[in-house]
Amino acid sequence: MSLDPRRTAPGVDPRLARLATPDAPRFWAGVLFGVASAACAIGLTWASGYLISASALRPPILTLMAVIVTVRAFALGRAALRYGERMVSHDAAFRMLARLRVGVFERLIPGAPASLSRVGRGDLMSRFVSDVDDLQDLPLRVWQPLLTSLVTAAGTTVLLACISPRSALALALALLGAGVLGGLVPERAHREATERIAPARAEQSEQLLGMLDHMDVLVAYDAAEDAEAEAGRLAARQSRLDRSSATVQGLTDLALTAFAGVAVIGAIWAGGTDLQAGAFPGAWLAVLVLVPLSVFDVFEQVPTAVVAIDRVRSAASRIAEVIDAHGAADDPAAATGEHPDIPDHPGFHALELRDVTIGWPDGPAVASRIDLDLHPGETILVTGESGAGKSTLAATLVRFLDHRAGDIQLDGRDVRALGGDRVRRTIGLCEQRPHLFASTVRANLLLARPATEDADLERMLRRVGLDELVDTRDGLDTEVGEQGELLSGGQVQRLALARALLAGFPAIVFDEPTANVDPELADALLVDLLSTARQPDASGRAPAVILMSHDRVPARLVDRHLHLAGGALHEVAGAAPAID
Ligand SMILES: Nc1ncnc2c1ncn2[C@@H]1O[C@H](COP(=O)(O)OP(=O)(O)OP(=O)(O)O)[C@@H](O)[C@H]1O
Repeated sequence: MSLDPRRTAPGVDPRLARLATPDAPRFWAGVLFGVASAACAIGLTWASGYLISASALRPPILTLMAVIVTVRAFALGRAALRYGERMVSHDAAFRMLARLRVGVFERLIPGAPASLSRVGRGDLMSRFVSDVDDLQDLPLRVWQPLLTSLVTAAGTTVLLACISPRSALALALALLGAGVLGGLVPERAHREATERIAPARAEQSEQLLGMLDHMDVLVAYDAAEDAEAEAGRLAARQSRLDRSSATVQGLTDLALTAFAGVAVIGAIWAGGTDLQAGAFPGAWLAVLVLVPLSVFDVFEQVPTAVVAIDRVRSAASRIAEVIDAHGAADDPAAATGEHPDIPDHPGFHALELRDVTIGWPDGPAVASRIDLDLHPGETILVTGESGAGKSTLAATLVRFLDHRAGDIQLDGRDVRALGGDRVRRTIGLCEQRPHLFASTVRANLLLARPATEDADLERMLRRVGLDELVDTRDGLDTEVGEQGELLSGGQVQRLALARALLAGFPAIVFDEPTANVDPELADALLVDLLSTARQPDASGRAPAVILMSHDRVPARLVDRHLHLAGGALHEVAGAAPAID
């Protein structure tokens, strides 16, 4: 285990602990400011206690003046240093949070869509937002307060020992008792609630999101009231868990206050005894009584920090579940966290599949004995009955799914060694239901090539047959709606093709582009999409195309025809199935 507290997190996946590590200068500056500010707070109590009782003895005015200046210095120092501590430690935490969120997101990508589809959207959102937020507490709410409290408590006890060893002993015993009863006991009491809170929160988001997304279906089937009742039940469970957590917190605070009282009574008794023995001047007694109170002000962060460790651990294991859910180890980028530069337009010479078996994680093999070769400029049609495995093959070709067996080589290199990002820069996918962001046509296109001028975007829209969007609606500012619901199925497919062409993929896989289009329009749309995709660009190159479809395709547009049936891919002699 590392000795650097920034990296030490019992029970936290080391990859996540590494991501949740703030940079050393800011972290240690935060701790230093924290300790200095706590020291000023205790010094303030110390000096003002002394000032009040010493004044009663009418010491020389210069002595009093010196103490008054000290009181002011501690008061100003406490506020200024506290401000510095907040600034530095929050700056460190926010910088770390930005790295952490990006890091977690990058590790989620290789699992999309195959493995992540097993986690609900609400649950995933809760892991990505709330759990990542909880994970950032590790330096800010665990290590920093623990270090500050322990250093301050130890330092003050040693100083007190110089005046009255018995008072120092009383304070040390009270702090020990508070540490055990206020720290370790609530940690145990909290553990169960902490372990239940995050999954309950995820279930609640999942249910709410589902209810809002499918309100129309719930209303249509008269099930909205049941869904509302379920939402109420989940909310009540959440508040029960929150209440039990708050009760433990309240009892802990009570225990701490009681121990602060014990420390004061102990100081009066022990200090009084030492005073009678003439160990120190009488004016110091006020200091011995008041200082333990301000030590406890600082020490009260300990139970919160101890409890936060459990929250961090539970959040880390929930995040690790989703970043471990896929074969990240197979993906060089995901495994190392390094991101090799991928050229914008990698070359493409050949995609070769040999005796490949495909399937979804934890499911049976969908098809095997798949042999396929794709070269620049070629168009291959893959047909198959519904459920034969066309979408599974498409997901495997762009490495959303890992193949189970066999060999897939892109330009002579094993795709597992290349990594998903590199494969997807070469082979683009136009899915059955292409994902469009609820924004404008422009925003959806710029995703593929961010710096493209409007004129080029409009040219591309015309090229894919979306003249109507350019001319009669709001042009590039046309809103596409949630999942493209303001566009027709054909328009969504054309927009997806425009995006793929803008991205300049050397090869494109179309997965049933006409699945959501009226049958009478499907043939024409397919011909249009295929002819457009096959047109050479300005540099004279046209992408290679693999088309998964059970609609008719003119023979002239297809070089080879393969058929997926009975769990295997067969070559069909005589080109395309049905012709114009
Ligand atoms: N995300 C998924 N997770 C697990 N199994 C899946 C997933 N998607 C599809 N399958 C399963 O894989 C098998 C092949 O389905 P696939 O969608 O690849 O067939 P298809 O030929 O594309 O069918 P269709 O023409 O109806 O889209 C089916 O048994 C299906 O249940």
